Amino acid sequence: MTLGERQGDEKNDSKYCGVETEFNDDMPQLLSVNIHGGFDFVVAPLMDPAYRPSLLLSSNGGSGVLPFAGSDLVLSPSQWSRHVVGKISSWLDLDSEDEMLRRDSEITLKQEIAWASHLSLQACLLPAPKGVTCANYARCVNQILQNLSNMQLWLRIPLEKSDDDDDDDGNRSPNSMGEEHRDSWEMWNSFRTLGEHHSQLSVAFDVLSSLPSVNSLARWFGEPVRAAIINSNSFLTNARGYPCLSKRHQNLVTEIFNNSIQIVISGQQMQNLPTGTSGTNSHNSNNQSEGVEGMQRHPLRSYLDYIAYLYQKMDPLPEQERFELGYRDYLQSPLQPLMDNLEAQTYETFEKDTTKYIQYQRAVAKALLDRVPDENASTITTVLMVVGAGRGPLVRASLQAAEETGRKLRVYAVEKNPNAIVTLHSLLKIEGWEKIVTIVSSDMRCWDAPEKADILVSELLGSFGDNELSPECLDGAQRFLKEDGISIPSSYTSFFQPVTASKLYNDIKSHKDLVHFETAYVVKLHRVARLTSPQPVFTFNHPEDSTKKSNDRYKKLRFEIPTDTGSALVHGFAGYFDSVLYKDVHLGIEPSTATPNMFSWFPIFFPLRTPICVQPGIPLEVHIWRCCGTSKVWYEWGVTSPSSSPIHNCNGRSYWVGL
Ligand SMILES: C[S@@+](CC[C@H](N)C(=O)[O-])C[C@H]1O[C@@H](n2cnc3c(N)ncnc32)[C@H](O)[C@@H]1O
Repeated sequence: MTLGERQGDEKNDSKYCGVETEFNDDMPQLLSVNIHGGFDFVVAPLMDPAYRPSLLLSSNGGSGVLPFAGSDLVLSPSQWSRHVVGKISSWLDLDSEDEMLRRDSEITLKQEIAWASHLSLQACLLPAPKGVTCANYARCVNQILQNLSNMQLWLRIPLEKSDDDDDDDGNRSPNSMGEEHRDSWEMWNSFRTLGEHHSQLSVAFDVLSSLPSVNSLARWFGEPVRAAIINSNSFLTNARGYPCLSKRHQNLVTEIFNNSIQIVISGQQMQNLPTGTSGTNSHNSNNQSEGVEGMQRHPLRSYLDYIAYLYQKMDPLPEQERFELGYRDYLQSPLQPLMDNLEAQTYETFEKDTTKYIQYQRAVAKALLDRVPDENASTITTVLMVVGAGRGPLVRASLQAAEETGRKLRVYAVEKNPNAIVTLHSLLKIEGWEKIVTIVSSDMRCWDAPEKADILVSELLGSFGDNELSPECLDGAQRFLKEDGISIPSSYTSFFQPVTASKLYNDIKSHKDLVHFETAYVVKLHRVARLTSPQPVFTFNHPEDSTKKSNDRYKKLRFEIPTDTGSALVHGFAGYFDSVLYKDVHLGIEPSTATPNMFSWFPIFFPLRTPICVQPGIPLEVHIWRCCGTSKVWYEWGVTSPSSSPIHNCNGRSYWVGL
């Protein structure tokens, strides 16, 4: 039935809500009750829980195999695949000391998954590992994954982390699983590491009544979480007797929706609902909760209604987010606007970003006012050069700034892309700018300017600030900037931030080569966990005191991940930039200061060949170099704490930007 529609987010899987059921050998009946009860799918055992291969063999004299599950014919293939997630028997204990139990578990696991595969189920829910070790379980799952078609395996993990080893009285407090200090993420990390991060292995976490800290929850959103199982006993009861969730649980559910994770409701009906109101839940705006005629209302319906209410309560996706949906977590090679010539489509995308040009216009206006006092406004003509003019939007922004401030301008539009020059010429005619603007078809690094500029305007910035070689280009252009001239931008700084990003890591890994792990990607980060605040890396100032100074850079960064996060896996680093255009006018994508409603830049992602696990309290030390050669510029990066990684992209062997 779906939880509702959210404008612009039609493809979001999280609008489908499931229900965990007990074993029922009448699968059609089970499905009918739950689908009519309002759920989109069931997470149901496929096999009688009493089944044990060893019992079967002994009772059977070791011969033949009895049917261990109902027939595949009881549902249509599409019913199986659309509405059933197989719940693998929860008694399985593949790391048990008891050899018979361990062998029974191995056999059953393989049989159940083979059966689920035969039914073309989309996913199976694997029971949570029972103890502290899970090596044999992980090994068996890994064996299965080697030959599995498209099915996903969801490993069940309770969302549990004790914050301290000791309680207030100094006693070590056992958790729900009877163990002392525990962070269930560690179990997941161990399991998936043993299985080499297989892309078909994901997480279904159990949301319990008490939640770990916000930071500890946040790291899960960089993990491949597919489902969140919320037990009815995690719900509270509102004043009218209906189930509801605590504020923290509500926030978590919103995050779950935003990350396309499906909710599964499990457990028994806990609330004694007020009599006479069984048809409608006070929360539900769509009144979806009407029972189907002649059928009893589903005992978990009021929980489903509440989840639907939370789904429908979310704000619609902003237009920009909707536009960018298709780019989420999609790795793109950064542009090389110096070495390559940009295409019309790329210019068009830039030109739609009005926010960027408004910021430039504000910066130019301020610079003009500083440069020319009011009393000289009608006599002094400011020489402004747009270097890297593209198809002219910065020329337009500069002319508008002149008009707005009443200053006179003479403009040079310098551009090395001959195709953009064609457009510039036609723009000049259309706009009647021929007397004010001179078009120069040249690389700014070798142009012999007829006069010097008061203001040099450029936008040669990449997602990581200097990665499209703005420093090298502007060093070349500085020759024709007056001694006291102004550069817009006047500086830019790159930023680095460690992230968990299992989807990106797996996408890079799928190429099975080194080159992809030593490349930086432009990517609209979505399913990532940002583990701590970004830190500044390299800053470039313009004009630079001495253009002889090298643009090589080296920076060592030390990140402290908040200790209440617990351990976390770092798959790489998100990169951003912030740029001071002029004085207080800035423009950037560093999250804490990002320019609102600007879409010209997605972040950049620097991957690690092997993800690094960072334990609480241990700093993460990263090194990054910007290296300049005669024909290219490149970055090298590596980690030295908590353990050392190789230096990535040595000599720019995999990824570089052409000069
Ligand atoms: C990121 S685009 C910006 C274009 C335009 N200013 C805008 O905002 O749409 C950078 C432009 O600078 C040009 N460019 C890059 N390096 C250059 C150089 N060394 N000399 C002249 N133009 C250059 C590119 O061809 C491209 O048109």
